[in-house]
Amino acid sequence: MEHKIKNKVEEPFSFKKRLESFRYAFKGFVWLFRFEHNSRIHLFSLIAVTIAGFFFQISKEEWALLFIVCGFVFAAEAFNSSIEFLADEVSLEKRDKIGKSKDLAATGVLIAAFTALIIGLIIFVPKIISLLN
Ligand SMILES: Nc1ncnc2c1ncn2[C@@H]1O[C@H](COP(=O)(O)OP(=O)(O)OP(=O)(O)O)[C@@H](O)[C@H]1O
Repeated sequence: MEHKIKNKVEEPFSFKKRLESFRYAFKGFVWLFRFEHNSRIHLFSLIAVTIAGFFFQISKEEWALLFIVCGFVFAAEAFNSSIEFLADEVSLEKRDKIGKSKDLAATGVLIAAFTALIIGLIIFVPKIISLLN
């Protein structure tokens, strides 16, 4: 194991290896939407928000803010799933620290989703109100 870590440090830069990393990351992307049903809800929200963005012709800054928070939600969801897989590999028995670890990972997703919701409300609520008036 130590030998493997040492080799990784001394490994020369390789474009082929970097491309391979992209391939693994893309595999993770597929897992995310296949097994994490929350991600499908987030994807649906992203599509809805994008349509709303075009409809209300939001500014460049508002687009940037929206994509930052949406990216944050998907990244949190990916880390959450990763922790869940790893925790289940360690033990499927009820264990206090595994429970805490999973709860914290889920809290991370909740924080990201709540932040995205607040940003969405700040951007769209005034536009919806002025449309209705
Ligand atoms: N091995 C365990 N030991 C103790 N508590 C656990 C364990 N596995 C799950 N839990 C508890 O059950 C909760 C749900 O865990 P689970 O792995 O089923 O996630 P999930 O329902 O798939 O979550 P999500 O819907 O976010 O994907 C955890 O947050 C934790 O509180």
